[in-house]
Amino acid sequence: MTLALGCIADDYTGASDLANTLTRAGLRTVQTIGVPADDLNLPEVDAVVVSLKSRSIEAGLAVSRSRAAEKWLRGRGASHVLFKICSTFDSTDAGNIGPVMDALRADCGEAVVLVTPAFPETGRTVYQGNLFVGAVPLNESPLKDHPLNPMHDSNLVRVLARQSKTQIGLVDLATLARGAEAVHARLAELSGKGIGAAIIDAVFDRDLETIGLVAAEHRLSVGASGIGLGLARALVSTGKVKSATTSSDHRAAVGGQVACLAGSCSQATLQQIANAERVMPVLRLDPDRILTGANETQRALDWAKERLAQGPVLIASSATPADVAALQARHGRDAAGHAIEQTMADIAESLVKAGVRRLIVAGGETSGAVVDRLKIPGFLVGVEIAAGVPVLRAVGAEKAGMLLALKSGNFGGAQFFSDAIGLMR
Ligand SMILES: Nc1ncnc2c1ncn2[C@@H]1O[C@H](COP(=O)(O)OP(=O)(O)OP(=O)(O)O)[C@@H](O)[C@H]1O
Ligand SMILES: O=C(O)[C@@H](O)C(=O)CO
Repeated sequence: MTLALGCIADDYTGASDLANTLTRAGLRTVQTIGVPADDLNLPEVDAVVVSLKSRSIEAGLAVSRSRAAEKWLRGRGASHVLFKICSTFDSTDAGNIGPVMDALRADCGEAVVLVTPAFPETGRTVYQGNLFVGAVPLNESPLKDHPLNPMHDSNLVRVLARQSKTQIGLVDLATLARGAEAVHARLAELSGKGIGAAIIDAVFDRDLETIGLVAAEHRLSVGASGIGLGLARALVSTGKVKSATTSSDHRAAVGGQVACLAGSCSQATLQQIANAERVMPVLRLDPDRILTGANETQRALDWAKERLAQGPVLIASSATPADVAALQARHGRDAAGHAIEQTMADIAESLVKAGVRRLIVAGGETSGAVVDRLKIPGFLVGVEIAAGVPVLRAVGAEKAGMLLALKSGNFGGAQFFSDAIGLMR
């Protein structure tokens, strides 16, 4: 297998978002969980997205895991590696975007790394280096209340400069509008000044196509699904990849019981849970009981087992920003996040043992904990449920025959859970 594109994603929902985008743009793509074991039987593909759970871990670990993934991808012929980060640039001042970018840049000898989280299809645009979420700057969006990495600065040149050892420049929209040659020239100018990475504005998909053409001539880029779209279109338009048809998934239906788990506390997920309550039973976990050692897992399982035979169920730990802040004040942010993620993983494991074959998980960290516990080594991409959220078919002997959907916290329409169930057969 010779890869046209190698990707490293810093969380599992982000990886499935990117795998979805690449697939829709004509690249045969597989999503792996971590660096694949040698005996994992991967299909012939143009792109591999290696999913890591490295967004919120200690920076040194994020670097070493990303480096191992890069080595594997380059070893399979990937001349370009995209480090997939969140379209809302989720990170702290300590990282992990900057440290991982610096390490991958040093490994491949890239002069200036192109960086953009723009993903216009989901309302993420970048102008003068400032990230907008819909109509508002990042720091005014619901991301200001994120449970793990609240975002308080919309200026990405500043944000990345706080995390990276190199200086950060800007390629603005006016330069981009003049085309690929103008971008190349600007990057050469920045490189001449010793600047090692540049935030690139992008507002429309056509901007991402220009960025993709430039990026495809580099060794490394950093961004969200939008730059993935640009790279995929560039690979197809320059004839490096023959576009594959993205027909719907005609493989056998999986059937079996359906469960949804929500650990995301985003505004979008809270609304989706409220809407799901009208069409399926919803159990709200008590996070304080989880943190104080009460057996919430057993309570959830007893509750679910009484209902699963009648139809889908949803189990949620999700809470409002005020409740999340209060819980974190009582127990600490990391301890609260970790304990709830592990409870979700316990519940998922038992539900699958009890016969659940179709599982929908909301939240990147939550999805990471669940997929790790289920020991699923990779996914093939099926139909799109919502922008950035595909149906995933598990690969690998043990859990083959399961369908999952891993929803990024902020993605999906108001009826996301019913939409997903309707498409997961
Ligand atoms: N009631 C709660 N109080 C405090 N923390 C919670 C609560 N419920 C869930 N959490 C934690 O909040 C974090 C949510 O992160 P997660 O990545 O799963 O969702 P998200 O950030 O909305 O999604 P994404 O990363 O895809 O945007 C997890 O660590 C989860 O365990
Ligand atoms: O880019 C995004 O917003 C998502 O794919 C994601 O990474 C959220 O966790």
